[in-house]
Amino acid sequence: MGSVILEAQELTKEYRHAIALDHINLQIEKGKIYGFIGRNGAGKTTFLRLVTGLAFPSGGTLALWGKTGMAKLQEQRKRIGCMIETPALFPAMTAYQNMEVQRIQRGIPDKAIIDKTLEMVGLKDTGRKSVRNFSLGMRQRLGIAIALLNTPEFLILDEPVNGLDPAGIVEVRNLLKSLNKEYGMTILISSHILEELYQTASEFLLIDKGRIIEEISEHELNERCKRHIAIKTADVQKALLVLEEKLGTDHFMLVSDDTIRLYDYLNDVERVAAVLADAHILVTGLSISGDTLEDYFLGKIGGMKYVQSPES
Ligand SMILES: Nc1ncnc2c1ncn2[C@@H]1O[C@H](COP(=O)(O)OP(=O)(O)OP(=O)(O)O)[C@@H](O)[C@H]1O
Repeated sequence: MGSVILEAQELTKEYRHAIALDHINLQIEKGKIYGFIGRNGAGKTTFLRLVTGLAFPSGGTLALWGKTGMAKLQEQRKRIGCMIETPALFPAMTAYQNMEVQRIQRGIPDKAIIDKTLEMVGLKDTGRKSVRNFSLGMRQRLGIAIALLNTPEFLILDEPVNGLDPAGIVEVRNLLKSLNKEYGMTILISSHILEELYQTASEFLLIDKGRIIEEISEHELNERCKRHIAIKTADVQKALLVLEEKLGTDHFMLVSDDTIRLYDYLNDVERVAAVLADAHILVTGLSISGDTLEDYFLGKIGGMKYVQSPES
């Protein structure tokens, strides 16, 4: 396991009429890109606000780089860059001028950091162009540049691709990937759309009604969503043997007491049915399934769009 830079234990935030975060437990490891996924109102922003010190927890503990307690957390937060609300940009100013305002406001002495950061986000050559003439993607990259002014090790972005067109999404995605690859920056990005983050993040934290309902890696997510033949039978052990011996495959997974996922023979379901029948195995369901990412996510949170697959 890599080194843990953030750890939440039973972290809770209650408002007068709502529990925004309900005993959250999670860890963020150095050098990874995390997608924080949840519907509107799930608690994403609240969590990010607690991490960045914009709000205080009602219970539980938060540790940053192993440090806890108000004063130590505040010290560690200097190592974090964040863009939680859309950054207030001055439209009549250039990218450089906007950065200069932020640099002064935040008391960062090193002027050279502006050019360096604008270069990192690909805005160094925007010269005298004022922000009002920037595309949304460029504005968002400028917002990220502002979050990078303190050369953070950990970057937190709340819905950074909200409202962007596909080209803008690609711009931001490429930027985040290069920050991660070239500078080893750990990144936490929130979104309500899993598909959108899928190509950026390598780890996914699913949150619903203030609770973490799943932590899943990109690899596991791919496995779960992969197209397969779902075989439902009370006699799974015998069926597994038959698949191995008669079809010569071990590309399957037992997903429950009575369901097997077979990742081979997708174009020859009849053959699968025939060998199972020959072995006198009673099959109660045989179908090709595979979730889209969004189906998978909605399935986890019990969304309306989700159509339950036969095996679940
Ligand atoms: N300042 C507040 N006072 C009272 N309730 C709040 C406050 N901030 C958030 N909440 C409530 O806490 C819950 C979680 O909200 P939060 O903004 O964290 O969700 P979210 O996942 O970020 O959603 P969105 O994508 O819409 O911002 C919601 O029910 C929200 O109404």
